[in-house]
Amino acid sequence: MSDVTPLGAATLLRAPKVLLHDHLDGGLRPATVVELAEATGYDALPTTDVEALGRWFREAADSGSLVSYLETFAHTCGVMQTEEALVRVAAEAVEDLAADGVVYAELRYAPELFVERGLSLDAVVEAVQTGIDEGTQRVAAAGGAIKVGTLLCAMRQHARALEIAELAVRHRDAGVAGFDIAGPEDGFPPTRNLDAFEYLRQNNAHFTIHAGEAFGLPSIWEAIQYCGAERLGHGVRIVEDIKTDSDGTVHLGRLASYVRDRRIPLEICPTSNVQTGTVASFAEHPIAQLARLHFRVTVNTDNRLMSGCTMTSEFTALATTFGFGLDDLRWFTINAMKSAFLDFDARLSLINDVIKPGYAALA
Ligand SMILES: O=c1[nH]cnc2c1ncn2[C@@H]1O[C@H](CO)[C@@H](O)[C@H]1O
Ligand SMILES: [Zn+2]
Repeated sequence: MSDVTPLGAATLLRAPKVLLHDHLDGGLRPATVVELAEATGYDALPTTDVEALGRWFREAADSGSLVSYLETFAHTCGVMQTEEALVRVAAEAVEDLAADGVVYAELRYAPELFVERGLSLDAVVEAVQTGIDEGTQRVAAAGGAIKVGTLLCAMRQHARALEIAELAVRHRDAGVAGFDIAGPEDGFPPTRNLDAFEYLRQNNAHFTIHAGEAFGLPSIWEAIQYCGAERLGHGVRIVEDIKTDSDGTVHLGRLASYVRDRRIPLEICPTSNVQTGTVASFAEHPIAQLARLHFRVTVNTDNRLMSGCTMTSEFTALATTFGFGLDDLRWFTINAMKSAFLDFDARLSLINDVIKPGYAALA
């Protein structure tokens, strides 16, 4: 990799960043969780001490399995059951991302998880959008700039994907950029939701699929070849289709070749992968191998609360661990911008008017 100068977190904070994979219900400020629990009468938090709660989320998520990792979301979703809570969480997410140097983000969430107290699915989407608009305005008022779209997730274990896909299409001119399926991967193959993906394709709508995290190649293959996913949420287990000889010669299997040849974006979330046991350690993460082989790699946070991470901390850890330099981080960023569910003109303008000049100013 080029430009191996160690990069400081201060430089990386200023570097323009693009975030395609960040869960709204995985990014709350611990203080907000405590305050919303109090305001909404949610009494099941493990602690109401803000610092201890932040630590609890990180440690509980550090579980080595996706299923245990996902259990922590009961508490964030538990405090997000009112319009006011959704507006606040979304507005703060936008502010936190802007403060992290993110210039474009897609925030994802599952509307079906916020209807316990009677909100309709449409009301959930409208409340989140109100929060995103408010957050974006607050950032602009403070002299910053960020553009944020949303992805609506259907939960793999529930059978509501078509309904959520219709919801995404209904709101696509009002901030919803696309669709995703999330939740436990093993035992819930994406083909269970084929009707939703067919509906989306027929409506020219965009979608990504969580695949290749807790399950391997068959999940990735179904996501791409049966469902038509444009991007892969994680997708990191595509490395199981790559073999290296003792002399260093690399062989890509047919699926890995297809993913690379078609430039299918991988929404890589390094720290999250360590917590769920998808990879053994940060240093053993295959992101460097995938980048070297020129897969379309993007860097993402997944869940800032559960992982205690930001885009800046992920970039810093990647630079420190693998020697990635500014040129590499710019490459990840442009990869992500090219892969965004945003129209071509807008993508191009962010690349040429924001990202490239931003990196040039740091060099
Ligand atoms: O890494 C992940 N893999 C699969 N599902 C996830 C991951 N992170 C979060 N969620 C799930 O997505 C829902 C909607 O945001 C969250 O409630 C959580 O259950
Ligand atoms: Zn995710």
